[in-house]
Amino acid sequence: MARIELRLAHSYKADPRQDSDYALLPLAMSFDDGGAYALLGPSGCGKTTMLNLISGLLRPSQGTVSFDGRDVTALSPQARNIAQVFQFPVIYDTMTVAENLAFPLKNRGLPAERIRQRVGRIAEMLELSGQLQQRAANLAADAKQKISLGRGLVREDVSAVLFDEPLTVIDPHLKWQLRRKLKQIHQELKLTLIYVTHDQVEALTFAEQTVVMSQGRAVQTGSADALFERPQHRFVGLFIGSPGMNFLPGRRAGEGIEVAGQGLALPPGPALPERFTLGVRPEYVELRGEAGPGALRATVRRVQDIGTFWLIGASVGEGGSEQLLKLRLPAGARPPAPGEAVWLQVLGPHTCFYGENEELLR
Ligand SMILES: Nc1ncnc2c1ncn2[C@@H]1O[C@H](COP(=O)(O)OP(=O)(O)OP(=O)(O)O)[C@@H](O)[C@H]1O
Repeated sequence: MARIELRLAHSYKADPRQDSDYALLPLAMSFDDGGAYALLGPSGCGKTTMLNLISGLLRPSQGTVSFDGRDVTALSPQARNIAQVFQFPVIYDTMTVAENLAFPLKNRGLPAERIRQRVGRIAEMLELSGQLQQRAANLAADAKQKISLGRGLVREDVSAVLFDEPLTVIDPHLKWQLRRKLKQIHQELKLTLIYVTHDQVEALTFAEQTVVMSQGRAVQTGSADALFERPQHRFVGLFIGSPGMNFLPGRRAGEGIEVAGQGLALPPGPALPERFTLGVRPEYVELRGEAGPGALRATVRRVQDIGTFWLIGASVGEGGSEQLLKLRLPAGARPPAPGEAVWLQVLGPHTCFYGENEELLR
């Protein structure tokens, strides 16, 4: 295993001139030895490009990749000692499940008994023990992909195992089980795992650290908790959470601040700039029966029963500057009715403040 460091940028164009010419804009980041990471972001943000730069399938147009301080930029995936699992199963249909799992170990010349033990352990972890002697060709897509996962995890000496949307072909109910299984396997095997996905639940349940990506930038790396509680970039606030964070325009006004055209108390902490954006998650907007120094006057527009919670949409501001604010209420709460006038507490310990896009350090 290795600590992986990237100091690079990548463009698929020969002569990149502007930011949009880059699949990955200049970045410096590292993956710790033995960590479980997810690369999360919408389609086209550069996840697969980053994975392929780590594996060596792709060479960066600028900069370097190092493993444990050694420059491996010019090395192939084999020379970097990387295992990779793709979206679709890559297995040998004519071999049995056991032979498929043993293949990467046989290639490295491991003794037969050691191979048997390791294959047995990996098969047990992935619940493939009962199928070891079956021919892979006869198995369902789910089981074939489990074999691919197993082949990725079977070697103990890899620098890292890279997964590119590996659960795409898996049935939804099994997906949930496998995600948890992978987390467990990581805890047991202590391999460095890097997992690409566009699904926030998949990323946040699997990874210790999630790298959120947008338009060729790694905008924030953090635990599920950090990404939820303190999004450092507005994109993270919107992309993580369901629904995402509310954003309201604000400015300093006299002794306090004005948000969505209404006066509020000055929040504690360092001074805010002249203009800013207030961010508050739907979970932290509080419904109040009366005015308060941190509350906005609003009118309820929508009330949706989502099963495990109520999703309320309420408008703040007037005329052309009206904005919909979302809040979540527990399933047991009595929801307000559409048309009802309410007060929404938006200032509190979980409220964030942003400049153009980045969180203001306070
Ligand atoms: N081989 C290639 N040649 C040219 N452009 C490419 C190539 N591969 C990717 N790109 C472009 O680079 C950008 C990043 O693509 P990448 O596949 O890394 O994104 P992604 O986040 O993995 O997306 P997805 O989830 O759809 O796979 C996109 O604009 C894409 O069109």
